[in-house]
Amino acid sequence: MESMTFVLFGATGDLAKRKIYPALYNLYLDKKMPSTFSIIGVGRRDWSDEEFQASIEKSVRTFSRRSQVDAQQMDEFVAAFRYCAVDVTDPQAFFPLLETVKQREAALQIPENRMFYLSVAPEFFDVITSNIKTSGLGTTKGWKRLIIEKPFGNDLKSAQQLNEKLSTAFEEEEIYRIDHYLGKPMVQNLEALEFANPVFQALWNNQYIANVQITAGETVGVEERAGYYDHVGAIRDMVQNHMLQMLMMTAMHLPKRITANDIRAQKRQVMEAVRPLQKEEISQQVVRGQYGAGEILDKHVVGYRAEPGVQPYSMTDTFVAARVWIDDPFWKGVPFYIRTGKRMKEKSTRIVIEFKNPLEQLYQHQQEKPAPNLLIISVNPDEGIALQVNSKNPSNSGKIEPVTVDFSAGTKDVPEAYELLLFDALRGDSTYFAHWKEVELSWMWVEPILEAFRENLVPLHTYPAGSYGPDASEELLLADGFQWWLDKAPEREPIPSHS
Ligand SMILES: NC(=O)C1=CN([C@@H]2O[C@H](COP(=O)(O)OP(=O)(O)OC[C@H]3O[C@@H](n4cnc5c(N)ncnc54)[C@H](OP(=O)(O)O)[C@@H]3O)[C@@H](O)[C@H]2O)C=CC1
Ligand SMILES: O=C1O[C@H](COP(=O)(O)O)[C@@H](O)[C@H](O)[C@H]1O
Repeated sequence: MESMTFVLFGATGDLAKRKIYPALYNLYLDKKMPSTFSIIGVGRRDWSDEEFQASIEKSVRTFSRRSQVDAQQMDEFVAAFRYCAVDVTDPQAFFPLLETVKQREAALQIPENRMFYLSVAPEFFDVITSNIKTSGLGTTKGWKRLIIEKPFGNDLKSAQQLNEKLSTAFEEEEIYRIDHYLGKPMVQNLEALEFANPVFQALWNNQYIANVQITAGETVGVEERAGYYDHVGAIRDMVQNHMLQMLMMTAMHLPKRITANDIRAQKRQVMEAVRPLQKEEISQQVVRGQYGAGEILDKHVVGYRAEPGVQPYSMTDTFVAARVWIDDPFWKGVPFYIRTGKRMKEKSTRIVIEFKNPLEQLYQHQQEKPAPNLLIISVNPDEGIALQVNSKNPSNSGKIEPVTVDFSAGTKDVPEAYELLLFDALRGDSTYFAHWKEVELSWMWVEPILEAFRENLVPLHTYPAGSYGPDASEELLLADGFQWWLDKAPEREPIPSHS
């Protein structure tokens, strides 16, 4: 891996502390950083290099997945960091920053390979890239790359405008748009599951699959982020990016070659085939919810509107479920259901593939029909793959019952999303970053939903905190003869049969 300079805008912020420094440290320990590197942190506050280095050590000790910290390795790691106080809205302030970068490049005798990471509020994305360009910071004899955090725009138009601005300073191949769900090991593993296993490869289509269910449930509420969340809701915060990225990763088909460009082209094809929604029919395809008061892990929690910083009559969605159709030859007729919400019963991100069940008729003499085969991909917090199959139970008069063959990895010490993503960006692999076309197509699909929510064409259901969302989310699947699998709900309606 080539030596480089990493310029981190937002170096004193929350994301840097909780995710970026621990990820860089773990890469360093695993010898996945270049042999020589320089990291320049940028923030507004007036810190010395020593104060900055002390804050990095503290954040690694607090947030790293590795609890043991070797003092000597830590000293060597933090020695690579320097701090530069810059108000990013001031173009003049970029010249001293350029000087610092150059001095370090000269002192370490490293080439002008520069990675810029924008870990700042989105209102600064534009001005920073423009100042990188005009100051000469982005004029290098080596490579330059830009890592950019979410959110990428607030709607289609603002995303397009942002992209246009970025592309005046960086080429598309130089831009790495972070979607941390693409850094989750099991989401990355979808590619191997589908492409490296002929068994699944053969089944991955509408001949064998009845429906696909993608859930990202959280037990946390809005926490201290009302200022941001009350303007975006689950539809922008989770659906436009993470949920649609998981859908693309699940539905994509084997490319001719396994390269970043080919994989991203496959994902784009999926998104291009997603059936656009008409505003008038959105209430039939999309469920909107907001949490009320309830119990989470035996603790009473307040409803969304009573959370600090939330508008008293807020109509913000904290839950969204949707039925998505992909009109291509592989998936025609297979509903993909997506569902995400805050203050749900459990923290669980999973993808469940329900296979068709043509043998149902054979077992008509049994009171209960055999359950469908399910492929369960657990993304978070546990990671693993499980297959639900039917088997005779000798202790129950040979009755056919579902059993689960479990290949779960549990919660073993696996690299975090930010480690995997930063490592990829450092070596110039953009496979697991969102391409502009994916982002644009996602916004295009979401746009009529935003309008329908704004115009109140979709009812806002209140659901109790600690539940699986509003009943309307269950009804969305029941209408097609399906149910959400694996919910720990106490009672369920009998499963209607479907062919
Ligand atoms: N925190 C998280 O868990 C997540 C964050 N993100 C995204 O990451 C980005 C950063 O978020 P987060 O770390 O939480 O934000 P914070 O508010 O914690 O940090 C903001 C950073 O920006 C710096 N900053 C603000 N204004 C200026 C300015 N005019 N000039 C220079 N620096 C400035 C601050 O420096 P100083 O304090 O010194 O003024 C600080 O380092 C956002 O885009 C967010 O959406 C994405 C996913 C999760
Ligand atoms: O991007 C976001 O993701 C988190 C959920 O991430 P996870 O890795 O814990 O599943 C979500 O809480 C947050 O609102 C959103 O901005």
